[in-house]
Amino acid sequence: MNQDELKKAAARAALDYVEDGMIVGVGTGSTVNHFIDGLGEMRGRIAGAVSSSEASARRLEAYGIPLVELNDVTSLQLYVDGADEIDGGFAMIKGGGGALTREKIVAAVADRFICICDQSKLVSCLGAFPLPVEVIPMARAYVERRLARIGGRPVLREGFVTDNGNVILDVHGLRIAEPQRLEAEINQITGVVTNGLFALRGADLLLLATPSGVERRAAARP
Ligand SMILES: O=C(CO)[C@H](O)[C@H](O)COP(=O)(O)O
Repeated sequence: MNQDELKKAAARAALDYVEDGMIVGVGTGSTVNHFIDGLGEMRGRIAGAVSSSEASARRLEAYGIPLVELNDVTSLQLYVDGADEIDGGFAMIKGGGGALTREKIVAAVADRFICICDQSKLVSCLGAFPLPVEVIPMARAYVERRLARIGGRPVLREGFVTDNGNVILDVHGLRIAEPQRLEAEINQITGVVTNGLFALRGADLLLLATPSGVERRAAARP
């Protein structure tokens, strides 16, 4: 099985958790695209979707799935999204697609976060994948200096603007031993909108696709 087939297997497994009449929180990326394709086949059974990006919204719309504004719901049972890296404690690096801020907002509202991944995303220590940080454009140089002070090497994602009109700094060279602490520390820097560490609110369930099948691993925490 190639990587895309594994991504598709993880995404299809997540459909088991979608219930009739549900409003589903939907992430962003190539793995989630397979999930959206599956939702398309269930069209009419779900009430709608809250999207974490313009790209996912367009794909959902193409299937005729009603888009629901996050501000119009008081709760969200389920959020399904991929990750760039996930560790054994289900902390993640996300934002390879640049949608980290909206992803984090939808994930914050959701009762349950299901992470869908192929096996290459599971790591023992986060940080080989550069950590995306969304930054207000006028603060870019200041934030770069602050990120360098904590040991990272920030690189501007050239030619990329987020759905919120901001820039992304991809921070190389971090070996993230304490993801919750680093997530909070980076978010304290003035001008940072948010960073791609999802540790304070990690995943609740990991659907990890391997060549021998999709493993379903629940988070150890309550
Ligand atoms: O965080 C994300 C987008 O902002 C994605 O979940 C992450 O980049 C994984 O993407 P893919 O499923 O294409 O490997």
